[in-house]
Amino acid sequence: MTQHIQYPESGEKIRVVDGRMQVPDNPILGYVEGDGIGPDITRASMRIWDAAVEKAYGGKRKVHWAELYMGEKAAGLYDGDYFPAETQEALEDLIVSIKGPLTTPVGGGFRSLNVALRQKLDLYACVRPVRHYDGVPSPLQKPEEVDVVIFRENTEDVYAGLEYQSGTDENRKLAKFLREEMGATFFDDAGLGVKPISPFGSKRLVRKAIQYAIDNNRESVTLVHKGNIMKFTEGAFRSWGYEVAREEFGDVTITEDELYSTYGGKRPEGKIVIKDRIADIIFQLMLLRPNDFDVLATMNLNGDYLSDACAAEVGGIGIAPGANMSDNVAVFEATHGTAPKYANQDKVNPGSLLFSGVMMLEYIGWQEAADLIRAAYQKVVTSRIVTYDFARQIEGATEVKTSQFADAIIETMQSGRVDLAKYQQEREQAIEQDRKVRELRRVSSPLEEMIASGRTPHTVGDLMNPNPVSVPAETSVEDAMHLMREKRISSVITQPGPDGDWGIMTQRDVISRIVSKNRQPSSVRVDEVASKPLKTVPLDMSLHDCAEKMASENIRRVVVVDNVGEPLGIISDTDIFASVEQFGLPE
Ligand SMILES: NC(=O)C1=CN([C@@H]2O[C@H](COP(=O)(O)OP(=O)(O)OC[C@H]3O[C@@H](n4cnc5c(N)ncnc54)[C@H](OP(=O)(O)O)[C@@H]3O)[C@@H](O)[C@H]2O)C=CC1
Ligand SMILES: O=C(O)CCC(=O)C(=O)O
Ligand SMILES: [Mg+2]
Repeated sequence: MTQHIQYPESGEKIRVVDGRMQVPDNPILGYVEGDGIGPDITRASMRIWDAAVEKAYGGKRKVHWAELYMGEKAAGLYDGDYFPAETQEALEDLIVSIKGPLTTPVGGGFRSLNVALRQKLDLYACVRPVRHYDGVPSPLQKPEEVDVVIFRENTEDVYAGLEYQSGTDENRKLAKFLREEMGATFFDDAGLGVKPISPFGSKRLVRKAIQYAIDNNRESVTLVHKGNIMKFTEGAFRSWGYEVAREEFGDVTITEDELYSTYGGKRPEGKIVIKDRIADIIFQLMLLRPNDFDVLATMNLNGDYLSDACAAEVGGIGIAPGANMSDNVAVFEATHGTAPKYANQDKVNPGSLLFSGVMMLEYIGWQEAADLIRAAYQKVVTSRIVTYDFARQIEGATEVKTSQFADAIIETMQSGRVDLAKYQQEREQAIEQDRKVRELRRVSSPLEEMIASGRTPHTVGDLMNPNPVSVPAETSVEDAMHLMREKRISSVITQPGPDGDWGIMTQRDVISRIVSKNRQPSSVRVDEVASKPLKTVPLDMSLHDCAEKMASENIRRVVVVDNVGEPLGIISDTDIFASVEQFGLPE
């Protein structure tokens, strides 16, 4: 018996059987319209979702909406209760729901309903994809390079509510314990907060992020942390993250160190690279080199900051969607808040909630409806029909109200003006192209890649110049010289001749064995001039050991080989010199 919630009679509930979601063609989905701008964006978005489903499935499928209550509307209906028990029960019962933003008072008053929702339903992963749509204004030169999915831990960290207000008995008790039992020092009357980060909470979040990367063919998962400062919370998150990757996904993941030390910067097909970045630098990197990142996994506070900052790169929080997920229940929601100054003005961008709904349609397997909205959105925005937030950044834009923006998308879908296949194909091509650019950069300039990514080189694999140029043994010295000049390289590797050995011919060999001896370059084969056998090192040799070898054997370059002796790259004294100049002595 419910007080105010009524499920539509014509709909059926989604069920989870043996851990798998079963979605009927007439599912009941819950919605909470939210406070402030919530009702405006919910109304507009619902019209779009319904129209897309109708268009995609011709009436065979339909969402049956059940209104659920939280926030101010709930308080009005349930005698001051902002988060009624029956809402929580319905969210769990319906399995999939969507909500608008909810107000949280600052510095006092009740604690966040959004946080309470996540904790009570144990929606431990906040998933926030950030990608760019053509025509959306951005402060970046290449916003199309932003395509990340943030996995934010949603139940722990300083959001756990373990805070003790200055001047209270609880605060004094904790302060006394910390000072007397733990030897801690801090100023008198400091407000105190506790930051719990557990192996359980960290590992399940990272597990979900890696699984997402696998399911969606993503290249990397980056653990974002401030583990240099908060060693036993954020630093531990990082360690636990690598542990999950190694122990549970060892066959499909490699670390970033292995990417260089074993694979020379070329990601093996099907492997996901697990890397980590310190939280402050990730904000810079997401601005300067966003296409280095795919999936970001981080803790609650970092994830909160990072998701708004990344959203700004692709048009702002008016467009950034999200979902709160457990292993069964999902509550989709906009990234932004209630923007109270715009409440009930039919003014703001519905994009954030709209795309949260697109994620929801994908989640229940209604991909065609989701794609239809994306493609129609793209068309409307490129024709510069936008809400106020984009209009103020786009010259010549037509500024429309929230409801008019929804009309434009619906009209575009219904008129059949979207070419879904073309849209999907162009997107796939763009992703593929992006990958190629990334790999090329990684392998063509390893030192610059290290500097830009904030990593420090340790091994020969980190610094070597991969893809060494090699020529057949019978090539004439003259042809090899042309090639060296054209490619601006000072040596070529010579492929095995009759003796079966690889060799190397350098500029210096040409001078000392050809020019100074008055021999014609056109009549001498490279393998007659090449130095053999090759001086080689393995990929994982430390830079220090490599420098020692070069010094003791008086050589300027060595060839990096794989475990069967095939050349993989070349590392020279110039590379090591540049690395020491930049990063200091290798360990
Ligand atoms: N999950 C949730 O329910 C969340 C709730 N909140 C709560 O919301 C309340 C207000 O928080 P506040 O910090 O002001 O953040 P908001 O996200 O509500 O708004 C900040 C600014 O972002 C822009 N903005 C937000 N939404 C839109 C939109 N749909 N379209 C276009 N622009 C948008 C507006 O910018 P401009 O002024 O430049 O036009 C707005 O003034 C607080 O109580 C907070 O706790 C906050 C975040 C998430
Ligand atoms: O709960 C709130 O009021 C703020 C939540 C928030 O900022 C977020 O979910 O990103
Ligand atoms: Mg936030």
